[in-house]
Amino acid sequence: MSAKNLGSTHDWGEGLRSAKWFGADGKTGFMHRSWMRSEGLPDDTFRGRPVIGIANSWSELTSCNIHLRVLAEHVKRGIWQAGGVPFEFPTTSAGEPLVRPTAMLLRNLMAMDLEETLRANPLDGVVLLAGCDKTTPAYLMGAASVDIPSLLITGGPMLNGKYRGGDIGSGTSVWRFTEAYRAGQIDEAAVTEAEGCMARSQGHCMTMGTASTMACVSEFMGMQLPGTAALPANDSRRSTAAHLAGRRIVEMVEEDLRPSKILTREAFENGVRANAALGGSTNAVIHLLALARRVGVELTLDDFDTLVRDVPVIADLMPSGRFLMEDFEYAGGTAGFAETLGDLLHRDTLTVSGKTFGENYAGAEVYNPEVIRPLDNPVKAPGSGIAVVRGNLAPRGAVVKQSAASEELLTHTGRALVWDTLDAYLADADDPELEVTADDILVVRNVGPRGYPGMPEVGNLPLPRKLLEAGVTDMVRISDARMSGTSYGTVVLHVAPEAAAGGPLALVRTGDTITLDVPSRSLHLHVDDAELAARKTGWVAPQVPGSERGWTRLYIEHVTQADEGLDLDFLQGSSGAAVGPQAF
Ligand SMILES: CC[C@@](C)(O)[C@@H](O)C(=O)O
Repeated sequence: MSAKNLGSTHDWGEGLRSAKWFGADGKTGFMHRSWMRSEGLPDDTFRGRPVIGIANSWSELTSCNIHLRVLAEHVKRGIWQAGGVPFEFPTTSAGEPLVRPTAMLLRNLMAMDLEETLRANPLDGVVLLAGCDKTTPAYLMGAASVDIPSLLITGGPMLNGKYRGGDIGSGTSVWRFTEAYRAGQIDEAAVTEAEGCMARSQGHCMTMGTASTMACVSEFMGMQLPGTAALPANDSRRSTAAHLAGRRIVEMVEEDLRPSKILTREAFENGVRANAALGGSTNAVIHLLALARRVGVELTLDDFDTLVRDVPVIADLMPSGRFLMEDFEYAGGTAGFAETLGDLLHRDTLTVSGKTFGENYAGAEVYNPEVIRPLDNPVKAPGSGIAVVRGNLAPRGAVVKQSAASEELLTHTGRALVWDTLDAYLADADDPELEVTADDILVVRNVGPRGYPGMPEVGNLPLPRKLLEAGVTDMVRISDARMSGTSYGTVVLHVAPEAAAGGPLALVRTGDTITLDVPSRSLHLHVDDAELAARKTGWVAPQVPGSERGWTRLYIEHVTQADEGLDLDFLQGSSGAAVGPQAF
């Protein structure tokens, strides 16, 4: 398609979406072209060159993404070099450590922001710059619902935390330091010192938390260039990767290589199985379930259990292991890891490099088998990944991260101690008079998608102080919340339906007996159906703070449950890139 322009003939680029803008006739074309000249672009800039957006989630409020502002410059160099035209644009961002009540409340807003910006503008392709937990899935979801050629670059992990001669890791060491402080084992000065030692460079968490999990998993699903997800943020090879990504996206436009061609069922199976082998975050369950529904791929909660029964944990990384992302990268990184898994992953899936998964990693080596373990010497045996438990307490399922739990608590019967809110639990947790033993089961509810709202990462409830002081390090905890990818403990998460939606979790009472039996995948409340039905008659949905108006109201009215990925019901699916002509 070549649009003839007012009084002249130019080739605006066969099939380029942007040509509908810049190749348009009459005043429409004049308007679109002329205003771009104010950015100093010569008149022939848009003739046949792919126009590439650079979606940037940098923000000084998202500390883990702040360096993306500079990384975008490297992407631009590659785009110009390959004959494209780059346009960088900001979107909503969401930094896990700061955003309240939880960054999860903004993931869908960010995805919607990106989707609408992509569709509304003359873009033939997009490079997605993300990093912190929610920013990566948000961008993949938004791009999937427009389906123009899209290439993700995550910002890379921080350098290892260094504290008094040893390594400390984001999140994981926070829980250790704060529990040690609450148990009176260390003083305030030590905690303050650790705060400075943990986050000592640009980049996202360098444990196998949610950010590193989503970075690696999105690479293994084909949306990032091979061998890039684990490159430290400050490593110049990441700048080179950004430059190469700029070049590659221009080729992807010419090849019409769109997310729908890459995010297939097999790609999701690779993501789910790679997550298990990484000892990755339970939050990947929520994000991949949501992403699958954007591209129309069948993916269920049970897949995260049944698909990983033969997959061992081979990445020896915190919280399930000992090392951090720098160690992982220098041990061989995502390439060495992928090659080690061999046929446990689909090797014929297409990726943004234009090559298949297998071609991307063929011959990659592992330089430190302590960190990236061989299959015959795993960190955790096959089947120690995510377990999906069901029963009368969680009819639509709940998840347990076995690789981060205490073996002896995976089968446990105990007395339930129940709190309706997180604040109520936290107020009691430090009470020396709290009547609790290590065999009890802590239940906190109304911390789910609607209840909190936003399903915060609070499922790894801090243990009661008196038990901590007695040396207790783990006990069974149940909630309709999420947990940090960097957390550990025998924690039952994502109980669905959530309490605030009237799920059975809303009906549990202190003193009831609960049995968690992970080997047989069951979570049972020893209360009969008649009694539960009687309790339900008295149940009233909790009043959720801020639900009267605004985004929070829209969110609560449309958010789906944990076994569907917490997307908004009207955002699921894709509407493609078509957009009406601009009416001047
Ligand atoms: C505080 C933020 C973390 C570390 O919990 C989150 O990034 C995660 O990995 O889930």
